[in-house]
Amino acid sequence: MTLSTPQPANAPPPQTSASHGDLTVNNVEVVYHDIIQVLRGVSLTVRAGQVTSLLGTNGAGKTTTLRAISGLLKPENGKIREGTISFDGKTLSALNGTDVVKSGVVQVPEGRRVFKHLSVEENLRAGAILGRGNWHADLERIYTYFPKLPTLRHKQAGYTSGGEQQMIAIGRALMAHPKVLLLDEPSLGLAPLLVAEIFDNVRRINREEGLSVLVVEQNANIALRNSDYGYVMENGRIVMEGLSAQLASNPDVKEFYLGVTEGGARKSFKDVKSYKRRKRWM
Ligand SMILES: Nc1ncnc2c1ncn2[C@@H]1O[C@H](COP(=O)(O)OP(=O)(O)OP(=O)(O)O)[C@@H](O)[C@H]1O
Repeated sequence: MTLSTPQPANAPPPQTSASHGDLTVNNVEVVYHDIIQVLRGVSLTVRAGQVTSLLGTNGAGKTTTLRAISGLLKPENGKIREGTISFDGKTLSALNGTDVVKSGVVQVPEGRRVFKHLSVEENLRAGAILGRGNWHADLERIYTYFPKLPTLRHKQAGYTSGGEQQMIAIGRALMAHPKVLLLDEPSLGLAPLLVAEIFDNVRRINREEGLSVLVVEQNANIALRNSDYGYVMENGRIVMEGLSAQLASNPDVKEFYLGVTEGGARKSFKDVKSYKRRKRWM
């Protein structure tokens, strides 16, 4: 596995070409209902074998970016107007959701969306839609990552807790043998301890299986602690990127996303220094 060249936290997008197993989003513009432009030239790379985080406040366009990658814009009446998305040399932007899954890119949706009337184990088996591998062995593999799940295997998923539902949803996605996992706000509505447990599990799967992960989060703290590289999005644009450790120590990110203020009220990210510096390069 090759790690990307370290970038200063506020550097312009790297111009390096994609390597084997990378997922690249190149200058993508998305509109809903033909008129509402939400993404305005988004470029990012999910490096093979790495965890990449995409941060931003409400409405920045993070979920729309995931939908563009996973071929799920159409049901929302959205489309990619410009730009391309490719994975491992294959263009994803023209594919529907099923074909994106077949190519190895699988999204865990926001809000869990488990099949509430099915048991936990039936939910997991529903993820084996591609028929790859042996589902018995796959279930055992998932149970090792999420040791709570086997104790709940016959329970109706609708009666499990929010954290357990998040684990079921991730486990279900893993049954499809993804090469890239897309996670939409796994921390949403969960207690801090559970969030930490879920991120630990994701990190472990990433390390042990070499699975690439793109995680969308408003909780910058946990996302930066558990990722290799990060992007900050605002108003449909990437406004900052860098190694996660560098972003976490960047004063603007600290102030705006990590809640570390130096004696004053929070500002808009637009007002902070790096955003202005970054804008000069665009
Ligand atoms: N189906 C849709 N039709 C029209 N506009 C939409 C649709 N989905 C999202 N939008 C708009 O696109 C913008 C970006 O939304 P998106 O959900 O991608 O942002 P986000 O960064 O994921 O925010 P959040 O964390 O609140 O989900 C918002 O202004 C939203 O109202």
